[in-house]
Amino acid sequence: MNQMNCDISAVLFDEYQIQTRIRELGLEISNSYKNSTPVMIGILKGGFIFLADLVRSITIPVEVDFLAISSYGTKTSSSGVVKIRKDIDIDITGRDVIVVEDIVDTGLSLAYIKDYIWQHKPSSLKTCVLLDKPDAHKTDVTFDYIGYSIKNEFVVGYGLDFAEKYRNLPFIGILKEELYKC
Ligand SMILES: O=P(O)(O)OC[C@H]1O[C@H](OP(=O)(O)OP(=O)(O)O)[C@H](O)[C@@H]1O
Ligand code: HPA
Ligand SMILES: [Mg+2]
Repeated sequence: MNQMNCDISAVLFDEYQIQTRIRELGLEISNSYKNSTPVMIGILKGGFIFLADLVRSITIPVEVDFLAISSYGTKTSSSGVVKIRKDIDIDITGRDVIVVEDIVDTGLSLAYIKDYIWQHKPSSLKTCVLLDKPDAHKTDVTFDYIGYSIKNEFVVGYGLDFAEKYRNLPFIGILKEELYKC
């Protein structure tokens, strides 16, 4: 047991489960964009590992870009104020765009991102999220491809952090409550 593993109360999805689901999503996306080269926009920081694995499971040509936003800071609840920390570089006007996010919790981040991307006038916009917490939504945001629906628990690993830590865990686990509740 390493130090980070001791902070996890349960493993939700192990490496094998994550990769299996990503292969299915990759196949679905490859079949849906046969005559297009979509721009896949990973949302930093949390989406960096998911995007890296997802693009390697896609068999059509894609372009990759990143948008960095932040709303959680060092807390386990959204501040509700989304800030753009790094903009996209590719001109996405008239392009098919797929936004790739690690998690939809309140939905406030993804709602903001979708609005922001539409302002750049892409010809289409779809969203692919690895995890969704339907019971935590505070807005009726919709998305197109989803890895797993989960309960309203704070999860870490596979890109997801608490106060910037645990992103490098290869699995997705529930963080022990005593580590962030007082
Ligand atoms: O649905 P929401 O309640 O808005 O939460 C989801 C967002 O929060 C996290 O990002 P965060 O702001 O923590 O930045 P990070 O990706 O750099 O960790 C996560 O990566 C999503 O982008
Ligand atoms: O459950 C979560 N874990 C890590 N980051 C998050 N950002 C929103 N929800 C979460
Ligand atoms: Mg975070």
